[in-house]
Amino acid sequence: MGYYFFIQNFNFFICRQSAKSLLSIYLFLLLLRNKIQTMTFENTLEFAQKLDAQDQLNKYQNEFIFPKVNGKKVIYFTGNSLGLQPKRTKAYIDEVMNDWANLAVEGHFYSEKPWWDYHERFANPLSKIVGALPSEVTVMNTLTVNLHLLMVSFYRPTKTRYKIICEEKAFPSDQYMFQSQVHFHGYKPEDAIVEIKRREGEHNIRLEDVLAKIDEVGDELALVLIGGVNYYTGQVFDMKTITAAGHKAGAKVGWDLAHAAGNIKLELHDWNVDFAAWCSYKYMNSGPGNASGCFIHEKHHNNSELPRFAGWWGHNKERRFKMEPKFDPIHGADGWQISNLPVLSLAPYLASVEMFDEIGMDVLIAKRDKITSYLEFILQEIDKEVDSSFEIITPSNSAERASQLSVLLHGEGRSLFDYLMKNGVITDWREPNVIRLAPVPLYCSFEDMYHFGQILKAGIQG
Ligand SMILES: Cc1ncc(COP(=O)(O)O)c(C=O)c1O
Ligand SMILES: Nc1c(O)cccc1C(=O)C[C@H](N)C(=O)O
Repeated sequence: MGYYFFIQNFNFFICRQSAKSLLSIYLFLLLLRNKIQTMTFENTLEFAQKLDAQDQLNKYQNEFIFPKVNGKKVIYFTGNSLGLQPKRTKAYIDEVMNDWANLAVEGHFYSEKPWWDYHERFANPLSKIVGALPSEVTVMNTLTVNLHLLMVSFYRPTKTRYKIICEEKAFPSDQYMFQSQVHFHGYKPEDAIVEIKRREGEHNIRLEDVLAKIDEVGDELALVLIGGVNYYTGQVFDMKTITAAGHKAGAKVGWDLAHAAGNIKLELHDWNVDFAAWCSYKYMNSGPGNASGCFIHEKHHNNSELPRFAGWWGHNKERRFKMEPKFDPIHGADGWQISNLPVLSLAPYLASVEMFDEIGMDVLIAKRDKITSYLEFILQEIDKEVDSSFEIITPSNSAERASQLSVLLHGEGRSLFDYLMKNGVITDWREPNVIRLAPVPLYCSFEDMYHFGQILKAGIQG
């Protein structure tokens, strides 16, 4: 932290110097930074505790409920699959339960937080999390359902322009979605779905290959739809550049942000993204299978030509209860709503977005980078100590990764994963042999990283 602060102030000072000396000083500082980063980390309990003492998010650990193994709270690395339960969530659910008990149907309009417009409380905090205007975000349904609904509006294939570009080994739900969408429109998946491949021997997809593929498909390209953060490797895509390239080819561009929302800095409005959707149960800690969020760029809000599947919750809210026959959509992302909302599901999601709003993405991201680098360092140290054979397949470059390191096990395999689970380290296993570790900045500590290293070492040494 102290180091980053120093760099920022130093930049301010040197902006008055000549360009040449500025460049050489900057290069020197970059070299120094790499040296300091590797030199500053130590694989000791005292050092990890020192980092925790400096961490302004440290107190948030106490805001979460951790499962226990052998009476000890677990080291939780699977916030990229299901985030932990925030203690404050229960009060949000109880509030709805009490209003339901005390007011029954009257709760729609007369509870403390009326249910009929409960979702509107998300617009401000959620728009800050994803870098949008408040009118560009809404909450509804679940992730794959929303991506389908958004494809109704934004995948409009024609005889000549019908192809979808996605990443190789996209999350399976996305693959099934693409296949069913192209079938629905009368095309063949093997023709209409174009995957961007990894190069032989490489674990991640190169930006240049994404751009080349967009260029190659060119006039046939209807839609680019990629996971902003790949679920398997944790690779973060350059959404701004890819979105611009998709538009240049005449296509629409959408993003599956399941592993991105609440994890990385998003600027969906400024990047000119057409649409996006995410789930709230991973980094946003809203509970199993819970509601999704959607982004629809403002430029599409007044396009009456855009098809959509409609329902009464997307209808002009002043006139909704007049029960008129003609659909008059709300201008903005709320116009894509269909059903009245499951308020009991939204309650934990609201607890979560309010917590994010309290903290802010910048603070979260600063800790995320530090704790992910510390975990990487610990893994490298253990690798040296035990001479094992595992490999971090997540990009090492900080612009291309966030809160996940995926570790490819060349030797130990599933028995190591089982050992970790038995010893209170919750990770997940993804076939054929990857363990994913997400040191979520809200509730993971540097001390957790140290203890994890020790448990890992014992597990490998047998
Ligand atoms: C990248 C990605 N897309 C889609 C999904 C599916 O989400 P849901 O089951 O909420 O539709 C997930 C996670 O389950 C995911 O990680
Ligand atoms: N939602 C899940 C579930 O109900 C069971 C098991 C896993 C999940 C997940 O969300 C998995 C997650 N999308 C992944 O990245 O693998």
